[in-house]
This record gives sequence, C-alpha cells and structure tokens, in this order.
Amino acid sequence: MTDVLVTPTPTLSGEIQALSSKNYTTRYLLVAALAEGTSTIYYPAHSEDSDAMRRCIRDLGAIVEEDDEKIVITGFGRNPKDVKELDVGNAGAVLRFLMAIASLCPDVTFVNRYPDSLGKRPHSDLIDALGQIGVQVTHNEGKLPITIKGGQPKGGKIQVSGAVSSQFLSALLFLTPLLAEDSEIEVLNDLKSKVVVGQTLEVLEQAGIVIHASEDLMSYRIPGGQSYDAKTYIVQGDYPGSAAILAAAAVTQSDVIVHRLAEKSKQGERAIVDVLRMMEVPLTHDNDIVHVKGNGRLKAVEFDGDQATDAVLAMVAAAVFAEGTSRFYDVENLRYKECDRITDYLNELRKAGANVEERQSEIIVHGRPEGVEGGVEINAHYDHRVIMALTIVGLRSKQPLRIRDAHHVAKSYPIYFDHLKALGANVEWVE
Ligand SMILES: O=C(O)C1=C[C@@H](OP(=O)(O)O)[C@@H](O)[C@H](O)C1
Ligand SMILES: C=C(OP(=O)(O)O)C(=O)O
Repeated sequence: MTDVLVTPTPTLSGEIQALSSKNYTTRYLLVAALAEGTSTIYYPAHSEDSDAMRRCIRDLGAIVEEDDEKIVITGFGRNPKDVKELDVGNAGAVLRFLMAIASLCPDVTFVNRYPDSLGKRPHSDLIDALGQIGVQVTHNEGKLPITIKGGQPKGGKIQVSGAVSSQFLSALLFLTPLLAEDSEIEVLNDLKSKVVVGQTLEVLEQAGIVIHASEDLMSYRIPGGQSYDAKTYIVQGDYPGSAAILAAAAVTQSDVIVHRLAEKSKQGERAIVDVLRMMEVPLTHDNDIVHVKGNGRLKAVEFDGDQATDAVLAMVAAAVFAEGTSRFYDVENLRYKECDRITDYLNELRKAGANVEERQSEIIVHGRPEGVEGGVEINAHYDHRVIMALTIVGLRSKQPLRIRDAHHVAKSYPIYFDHLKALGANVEWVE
C-alpha cells in the first residue's frame, strides 16, 4: 500500500519520542568511515537517507555492525575501496558528501535511481569546486549520473558557490582535512542554509579535525594531512521531522508531548518552537521536552525560512489555518530539493483549498481559520516533507485528503504515520 488517507481529526493527544536526527546520523556515519579505528554511534536514525549513507560507506570498505541501539563502524580512513558504483537513493546530502569523498577513489559512478527527484537536482557548483583541485567529473549537465575520477587531489585554493546549497561546502569540509596539502575555501555569492554548516563544523570538531573558519562562515583554512579520530557519538532528536508533529498539534485541539528535542541544538529547525510561539500557539519547551496544548487558533507570522529550511513546509501548513497573512521569505533554495518545494508544494496546497501565493523566493499564505475543503488526491512529488505537510492540512480539512505515494515519507521519517496514529490521528494506508 502506498497511499495514505487522512481523515479530519479535531483532537490529538499523547507523548512520543522524537526520531533521531537524519543530518547528524549521516555526518556521524561519514566521519566514522573516514577514521581508521572503530567508532560507535548511539541511537542512529533509521530512514532511507541514513540507510543510503550506511550502504555506501560499507561499499567503500567500512565494516558496519549494528544492534537496536547502536552502530559500530571500523572506518577506511583515507583509503576507500576501489568501488565502481554507488547508489545514494534519493539522498541529496549523501550524494554531495560522497562526491567529494569519491575523489579519493580512482573511478566511481553515482547512479540515477530517482530521475524525477534527485535526478533533477543541480550539482554544478560542487563539480566546479572539485575541478579546481584536479578531480575530473563527468556528468549530465551538472546532474546524475555522475562519475568522479579522483586519483590523488592534493588540496589548495577552492572557491565554491553557496547560493544553491550548503551541502557543497560541507562536502569540501569533510574531504580537505585528508588531503596532503593545506586548503583554503572561499564561499562565493551567498551561503544558503548556513546554520547546517554549523552542524558540519560541530561534527568535524568532535571527530578531532581542525578547521579555521571565519566568523561569517564564508572562508576557511584547513590544515592538510589530518586524520579523523575514532569516537563515540550520540545522535540527538530530529527537529525537521518533529516540526511536522508539532505543527499538527498546533492546528488541532491538542495535548501533545515530544521528548528528545534539545533546547541548545544547532539544528536551525528548532525554530519551529519559536515560530509556533510567535503564532501564539500555547506551548512550553523545558528539559528537552516540547509540550503543545493547541486550541486550534493561530496568528499569522513573518519568518526568514533560510534559518530553518527543512521545517518551512510544516510552518506553512500551520499558517494555512492562521488568522491573517503569513510570509516566509528567503526560501528560494526550496526549489532545488526533492521537488520544487515552492511551485509543486503550493499547487498541492491549493488543490486542498489553501489560499497561497508564490514569489521567486517567498511563500505567502492567506490563512483560513475556518478550515479548507480537502476531498482531493495529493501528488507527493517524491517528497517526504510535502507528504508530512499535506497530512497536517488534511487533519483540519472538511473532507479527507488522499496522499498518493505517501511511502516516500520513509526518506526521513518512516514511522511518521505511526506516530500520528499514536496521537489519535485518523491516518490509514489504503489500496
Ligand atoms: O547538510 C545537510 O545535511 C542538509 C542541508 C540542507 O540542504 P541545503 O543546504 O541544500 O539547503 C537540508 O535541506 C538538507 O535536508 C540536509
Ligand atoms: C532536502 C532534504 O534532504 P537532502 O537534501 O539530503 O536530499 C530534506 O531532508 O528535506
């Protein structure tokens, strides 16, 4: 069964544990693979994207053993196996990070398994940057399939654009410490999703890597010849996925508790808590526990979405039911994700009955506190965050919403519908 029927649900209540962070899991798996000893990662995420990183580091020669609470990894250090092909599924961050690491291999091809999703996403900025240190890349106009003919890049001066994705810079930050010579990275244009780079730097530091970063995160000096330490890591709860649960609680009459959401997290998406507060949703956040007591009433909000890129769709879904007009600005790079998260997402919201407008880098929502009509089929566009967000809207529609191909939610949150059901939502897998 691949579709989900979301039937209007006025109340939600109960407690769940946030799932584990996807972005920290992919990073810890990678730095463990780049170490020569044995590292342990406690409470790793289990999702298609984290599985993709696990599969690829294994293919590259890491030894991976796991049980219910941890993964133990013996890394390949700076000497990955001479693998010919890697399959990253639909995971953008995994692809971009491993494109850089693949330059330590003679000849690797990244296959194109999701031509209508990851297959449409642009990687030219990273391809250009790798070219500056002598890595040869063949590609399909900057897109998959991509072949990296690495050999032995030495490091040096690299300029990379940050205007489309922060993942290109993160990829270079994982690679350059392993190169023989020192490197200098200068970020050109803007740097989108800058907060996520903070997570990369945090993980690199935990792995014993030294990076000298300017305060604005636009330039870096990276000593060469470093090695990654084998360490023990603990994965924190995931804010982007939990943002959808919290937004669902905000649009219903609710008494919902989510555990494991660290107040001091470097995840930008923790801003979901502040944004819901600005929308006057009754909630508390203490001892890493968020408690929402929704009364269904929300006020419109204006927010710089680039601070919390993976939570914007959930915030917009909440704004659909707010009093007044909300504006989410600086969100152009949502267009380069699993789908065009502005045009494609707003088309689905409109089908459900929402009153939304798009600009090149903005989403505008004219709230409908009275609810929306629903009663339509939603195209998921291969996008887990579209699926999660439209589910929120379905909870407060007049007629059920059928979400086609909702199984793609497993990219980051395979148990999203189980969690919602545990809170009392009427969500069912259907034929
Ligand atoms: O580095 C990462 O792990 C990620 C960076 C962000 O992408 P962009 O930098 O492309 O916005 C984010 O949307 C993605 O889910 C994960
Ligand atoms: C955009 C996302 O992931 P990625 O870029 O890694 O595919 C996401 O998780 O919403």
